Amino acid sequence: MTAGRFPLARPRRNRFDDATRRLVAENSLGINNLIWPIFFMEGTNTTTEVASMPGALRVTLDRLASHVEPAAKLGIPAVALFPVTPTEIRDEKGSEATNPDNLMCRAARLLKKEFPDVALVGDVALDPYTSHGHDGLIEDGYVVNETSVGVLTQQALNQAIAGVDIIAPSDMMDGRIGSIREALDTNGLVNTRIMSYAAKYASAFYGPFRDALGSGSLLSGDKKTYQMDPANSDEALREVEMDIAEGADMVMVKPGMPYLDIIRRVRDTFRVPTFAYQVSGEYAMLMAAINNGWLDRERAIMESLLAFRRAGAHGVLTYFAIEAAQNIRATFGR
Ligand SMILES: NCc1[nH]cc(CCC(=O)O)c1CC(=O)O
Ligand SMILES: [Mg+2]
Repeated sequence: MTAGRFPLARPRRNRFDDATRRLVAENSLGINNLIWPIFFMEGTNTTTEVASMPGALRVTLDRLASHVEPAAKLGIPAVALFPVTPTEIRDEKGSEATNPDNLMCRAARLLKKEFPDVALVGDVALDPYTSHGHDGLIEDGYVVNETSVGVLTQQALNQAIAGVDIIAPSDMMDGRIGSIREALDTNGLVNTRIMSYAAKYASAFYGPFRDALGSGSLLSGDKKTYQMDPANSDEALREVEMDIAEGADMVMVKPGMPYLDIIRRVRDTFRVPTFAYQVSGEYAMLMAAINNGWLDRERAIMESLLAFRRAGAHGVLTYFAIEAAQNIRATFGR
């Protein structure tokens, strides 16, 4: 490889200056790759911060439009909606999920009117609505499949009618994508997209999100009978394959950074639009280190997001979406 005392090939030449580094970059993060998850609640004139997610806010519905406005102005293509349901409204069956006037539907109608060009991603799962905090219904101590799918399908239809553009089932029941697709189609909603949380793991990294929604302290037991075992990788491919066959338009891997290997396998195997969720616990970890002065804020955030692109993700759901978009704007759309 080398002749004389100089190596002929020098990978460092392509790293010599910024212009060359930009020319040879294999991946990039753009504003189009961002989805911003947002929390909102009942009441008026109130904003609260999620204790375990510094900088992440919950706003009352009257403040939702001004909350989302920066995302619309920055050109972020989509926001993911997460309603905070008051404990009094929760019940065993998650009945509020199918109420056409629930907080989620009111938020969707409001945002669709204010920002018609921002796609709304609606989380479909019963955990914001159940008194036990599970994503489905419980019979004899077990989260049952088919009965849960029936309610989840109604919930999805309810959201789509209210204006949710992209239905995102995060519940991990078997067969729910096919059931939701059929219900949407038979109700004339053939163009409502489905982004399936296809490979979603039973992860410790959702803790701060459950705090944000108030479902953490309610949760009885764990979600291991429906969310995936972090030990598994081939199983993720089987899950994704089924959801595509049932009509998913886009698939998601969740959590994000500890599961970059899964994102890569899914993207290589199926070549469908693949998304990653940089979840609440990842946000909390980064923010804890940033706020301690242990990590450089901008560099750590942007590197963590670029890694998803390198792993093969088309886009990332991230609580850093606004800040990342501002950073991207500031560096000439790079
Ligand atoms: N089904 C609910 C849902 N949708 C998104 C998240 C987690 C998101 C995050 O941690 O940021 C969860 C939590 C869970 O499954 O318990
Ligand atoms: Mg599945």
